[in-house]
Amino acid sequence: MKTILKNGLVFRSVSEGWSKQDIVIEGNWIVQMVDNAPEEEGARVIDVGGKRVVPGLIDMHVHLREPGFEQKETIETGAKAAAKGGFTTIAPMPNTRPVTDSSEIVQKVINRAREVGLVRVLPYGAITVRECGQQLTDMKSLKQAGVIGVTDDGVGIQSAGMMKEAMLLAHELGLPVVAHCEDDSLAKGGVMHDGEAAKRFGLKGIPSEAESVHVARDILLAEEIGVHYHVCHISAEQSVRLVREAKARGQRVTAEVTPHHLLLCDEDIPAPDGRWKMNPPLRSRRDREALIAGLKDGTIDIIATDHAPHTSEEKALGMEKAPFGIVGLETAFPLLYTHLVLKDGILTLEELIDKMTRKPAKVFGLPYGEIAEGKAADLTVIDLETERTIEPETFLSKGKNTPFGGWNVKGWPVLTIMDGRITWEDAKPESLTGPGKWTEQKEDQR
Ligand SMILES: NC(=O)N[C@@H](CC(=O)O)C(=O)O
Ligand SMILES: [Zn+2]
Ligand SMILES: [Zn+2]
Repeated sequence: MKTILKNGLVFRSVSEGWSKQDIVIEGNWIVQMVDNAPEEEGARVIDVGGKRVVPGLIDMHVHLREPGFEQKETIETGAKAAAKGGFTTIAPMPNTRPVTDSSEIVQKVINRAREVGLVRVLPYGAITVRECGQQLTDMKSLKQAGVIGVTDDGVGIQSAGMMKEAMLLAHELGLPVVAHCEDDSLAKGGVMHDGEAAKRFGLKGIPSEAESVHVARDILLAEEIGVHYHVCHISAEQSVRLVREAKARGQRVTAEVTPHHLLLCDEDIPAPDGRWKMNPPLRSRRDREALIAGLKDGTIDIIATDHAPHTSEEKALGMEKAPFGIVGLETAFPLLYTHLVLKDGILTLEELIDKMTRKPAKVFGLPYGEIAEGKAADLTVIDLETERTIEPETFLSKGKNTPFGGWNVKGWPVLTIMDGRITWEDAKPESLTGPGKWTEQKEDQR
């Protein structure tokens, strides 16, 4: 069936901006982009009434928890959360149980995600067996099964020798090495950033060097080898500096930053509450400023949520005992739009979209992230006007663990289309234009 997305303000690129165009979708594809598409018999018409139409958002760092931790999240609940957040492509981390360290688990994740069908799921495979840091996985078979990169996210690779072996093998296979940078001998069981706030709460700190020492080590190792090296959830000023220098030398290093590290620092933590606990921790104001500068100048390539759902019981254990991690899929875009674009003017709307669509696709060599004829119909319609309060109890994710509950933000995704199919539509009709028409169209679909 043909679908015509009418009257959208369509994102072209950072330099070209927006154009008022209709998008004609047939099957999985965008087949035509025209000024005024004629309404055809049998075609479904969705009038988005001047709202923004952007490429489906891409999140290269999420945790879906299946297999093994289905009480925290499943592929289905994570996919629903992703679609609601405007995402059409996500890359889940391998720290499941069993760990995604074999082609069988990769296949299972891919098959389950296909059954669910709400978001494109591109899994990572582990670097070491069970993420134990002792023995390399069979990366060749992981690649054949469909992984887009290798990582031991959740833990750092402690041995430089092991990291070097991993890089050599990954390079040979053309896989990026995606690194959770954390030196255990420096992190030493800390629970939040090693700064004033940790002192105030009397809690053990994780110093910035726990991250940056690994970034430095890995950049040196990767320089020789030439592998694509990607830094996960970068959080410290020194790490940003190291990536900037490596890029200036022409090295193939990329980095991602999370919405929470861009918007919060350790001074914002009101109490030693588990909802504020994540790895890496919220660092100092100065680190946060360095992340913003790094994102702005392109040192940090992309934004990724590190969506890390946990149960409420686990997070209620407080800063000392709760597991690390917060959810992010359902709040990323409105939070960043409201704060980085509207309030602080740090990024333009176009730059923000670029860092959540075209750039991640480019960094990982994926054929998504742009709206054009012949591309997959991955589209997100965003309402920039309506302000709403973040209410964790309404999340589709099983994880309600966020420090952003109660924040009032704008920029909510109201319609998500992945591969030509509607994967999320806002229940509140006033947020889509022409409520009558919209409702009729929805009725037709049934
Ligand atoms: N970020 C987190 O705080 N937690 C992640 C692990 C990780 O991303 O390192 C998790 O799996 O819960
Ligand atoms: Zn990590
Ligand atoms: Zn993670």
